Amino acid sequence: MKVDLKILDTRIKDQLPHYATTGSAGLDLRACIDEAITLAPGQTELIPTGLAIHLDDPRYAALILPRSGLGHKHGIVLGNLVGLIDSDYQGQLMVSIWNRGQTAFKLEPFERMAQLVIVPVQQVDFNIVEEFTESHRGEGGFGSTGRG
Ligand SMILES: O=c1ccn([C@H]2C[C@H](O)[C@@H](COP(=O)(O)OP(=O)(O)OP(=O)(O)O)O2)c(=O)[nH]1
Ligand SMILES: [Mg+2]
Repeated sequence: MKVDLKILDTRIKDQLPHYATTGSAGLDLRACIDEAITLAPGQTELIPTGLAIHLDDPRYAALILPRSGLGHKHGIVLGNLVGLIDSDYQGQLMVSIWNRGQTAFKLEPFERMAQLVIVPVQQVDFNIVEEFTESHRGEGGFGSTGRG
């Protein structure tokens, strides 16, 4: 599948997102910033990527997810937990970087900070009903099947 990509900042043109291995699901997004940004514990900053995509098809969306190494080792995750990119969004991809850790983190210019995953989406119409066709689970949830 081809996705239209706009390079908004030419400094990123030689470091475009790509699949690092043949089986990769994520495309790493880099911090398109002029100088390093030090995030204090608890601090959140909206970081530009220098890129825009236009999926142009409501059957797809893109998710921005944390990188596991940064998240686990350095507490660098996303201020919105997950970023959802609509198929009609044409603006710059922005990453809300949150230092949820207890030590300062220095984000370097053009460092890989998060990852983009393209996912299928099913838009639906609602069928308004009074009763659902009974299911095995019914209304049970939140641990109704037990813990272990
Ligand atoms: O991490 C993110 C999340 C969103 N977006 C962009 C793409 C998305 O299509 C748009 C709107 O996102 P969302 O619908 O999640 O935010 P909202 O607060 O509901 O804003 P809006 O009123 O513009 O829909 O913002 C990003 O660039 N990065
Ligand atoms: Mg919205």
